[in-house]
Amino acid sequence: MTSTIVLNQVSKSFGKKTVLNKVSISVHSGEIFGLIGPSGSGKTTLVKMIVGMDQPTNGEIQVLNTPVPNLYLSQKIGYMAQADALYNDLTGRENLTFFASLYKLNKGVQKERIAYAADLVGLTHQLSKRVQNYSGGMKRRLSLAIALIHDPELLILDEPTVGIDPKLRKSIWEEINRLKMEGKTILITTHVMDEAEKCDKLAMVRDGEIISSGSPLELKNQYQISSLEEVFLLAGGEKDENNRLN
Ligand SMILES: Nc1ncnc2c1ncn2[C@@H]1O[C@H](COP(=O)(O)OP(=O)(O)OP(=O)(O)O)[C@@H](O)[C@H]1O
Repeated sequence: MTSTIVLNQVSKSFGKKTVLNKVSISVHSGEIFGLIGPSGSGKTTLVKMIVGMDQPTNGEIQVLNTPVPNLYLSQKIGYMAQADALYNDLTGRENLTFFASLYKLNKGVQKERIAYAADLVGLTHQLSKRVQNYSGGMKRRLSLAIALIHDPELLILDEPTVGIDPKLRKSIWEEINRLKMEGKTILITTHVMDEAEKCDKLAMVRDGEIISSGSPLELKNQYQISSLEEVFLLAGGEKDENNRLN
């Protein structure tokens, strides 16, 4: 099995504060890999380093067998950040066209991809509106459409379905599964446990360390509990003097 993302002993400090400590992960091609863990545990920091927006203090990251950062990789990665990076004065269509042109898609392909991505996120009939008039959920949906615009091999989604209603969330997950069937790799951070349940593999992040990883079933078995919600609560719980979860 080939690995799309490999992190080897990655640490990150901001000043004196260590935010990630010797994190090693392999995400296989065609896998939906979920990062779960309490707020502030380091998930976004990890994701930003994988995308190449930030650099580790120590350790190495490879994406598609290429050391990060690398300009070539930006063509291969679709990234949906937690904070929307959109042009508010432009319409939805203009935003999509702008990002499509960054990837140098030709006009015909651009049109097809914009239609596909807008349809997927349910924005087809809202594309002529300026983004400043979009709701929070619509902005999230547009950000997801932008992440998908260049048909990336690796999709990295930082809490993608916050503010998105259940019907659309369902269709987005159907699409995530379809992309997986095409062999694409998806890395997702989530606080939503029924989404974590849909991942092939999970890594639980706590205080900048991966404290457990495995399939949802493996995690539940490991903690001998029946729901991922409880696994998540344990991850936020206290550790004893041997660094074990209570
Ligand atoms: N640029 C920065 N400078 C200083 N500290 C930072 C910086 N970016 C993140 N941090 C700190 O790193 C820690 C981890 O933050 P991060 O955003 O990665 O957590 P998270 O698990 O993604 O949280 P959430 O689930 O709330 O998004 C936090 O304590 C945060 O304050």
